[in-house]
Amino acid sequence: MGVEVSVEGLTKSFGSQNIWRDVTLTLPEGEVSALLGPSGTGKSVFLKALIGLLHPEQGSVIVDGTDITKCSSKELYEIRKLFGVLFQDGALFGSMSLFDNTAFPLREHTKKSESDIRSIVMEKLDLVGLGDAGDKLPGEISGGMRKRAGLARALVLDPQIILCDEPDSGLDPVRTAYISQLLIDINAEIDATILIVTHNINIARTIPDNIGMLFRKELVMFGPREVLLTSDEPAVKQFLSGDRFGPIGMSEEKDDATAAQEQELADAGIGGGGTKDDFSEIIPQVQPNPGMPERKASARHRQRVEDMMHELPESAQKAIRQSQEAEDEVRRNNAEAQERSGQSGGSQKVDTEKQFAGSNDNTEQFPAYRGGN
Ligand SMILES: Nc1ncnc2c1ncn2[C@@H]1O[C@H](COP(=O)(O)OP(=O)(O)OP(=O)(O)O)[C@@H](O)[C@H]1O
Repeated sequence: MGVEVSVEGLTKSFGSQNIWRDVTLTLPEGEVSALLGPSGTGKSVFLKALIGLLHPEQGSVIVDGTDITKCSSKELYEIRKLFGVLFQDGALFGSMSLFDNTAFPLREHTKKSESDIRSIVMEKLDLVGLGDAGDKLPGEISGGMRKRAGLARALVLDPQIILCDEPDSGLDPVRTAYISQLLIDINAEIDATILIVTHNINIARTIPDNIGMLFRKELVMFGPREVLLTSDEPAVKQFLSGDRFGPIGMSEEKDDATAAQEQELADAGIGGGGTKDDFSEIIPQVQPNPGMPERKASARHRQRVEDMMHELPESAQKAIRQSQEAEDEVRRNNAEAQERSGQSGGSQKVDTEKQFAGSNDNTEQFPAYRGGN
């Protein structure tokens, strides 16, 4: 069961360099949220502040009723057990095999026997397609494999909150789709609260219930994904389309002269290279694989959105209605498919596993999630 993480008025600086200020948001219990923002806006710093690795000078982070910015180190140690964190580079110990890296939190935080540890570790390594690579060292595998090993390690304590710093970096588009589906399936199975930091627009469009964006040292917005995806905010539109022209520059802020130059180019019909995709056309959110339980957070999210609907821009309201209809249809189809497979005597879940099992290199596959320890 996931827990809510409530951030209020959070401000972080390093010396005289302010990273962000007055960030307020709530990661709702069991929902999947994404945090976007140009490079260097402090998304990783934000994740580290959520687990008390960095200390903000103002504000609070309430996790399961405890303000982790003010609690004792003993309390913090206990609270951290609720978290599973996938760091940007996997953050594996270079001298330990993938097996020992994955086993580390279990050996550190539990009194489980080595045989229990072995079965949990193998289950998680299998889950991320690394069942055959347990004896490899981090230096002997690809960046994408390190990322997946980091995810296996993040999952071993069955966390109630999962933080993923760029889960897609170093992965090709297909493996990114597998890892995204895996996160949704895990969410369906254990109802963990998830925050994904990403630059990947496909992930942002299809995975989270909520999206936020950091820009110019502030949280520009945070709310149901449709609000950001249909936003008219220039920085948001520019970020989604990946256009050079707009308020986001190579360094954080553009000066007036550059902005004027761009306007001249735009007036002359020269574009900034962004995609022409219409992000207000909402793609249905990825649903758990057939055979997985329904995400408990979906109903809660829908109720929350319903309660705030009257405060949202009309374009967001329309998009929300559209995505709700599309998601209902996907769920109906999944239920029908499962019923059919039940009638024919087989389980849809087994079929899904077969689909992922593949015939060639097992280390490159992501099998379907099969539940907690
Ligand atoms: N421990 C630290 N000490 C001093 N400055 C730091 C520290 N950690 C991060 N920073 C600074 O904070 C800023 C934000 O860094 P951060 O890695 O959070 O950005 P980001 O939004 O995650 O970027 P990217 O998308 O490129 O990963 C950077 O200017 C970085 O140099």
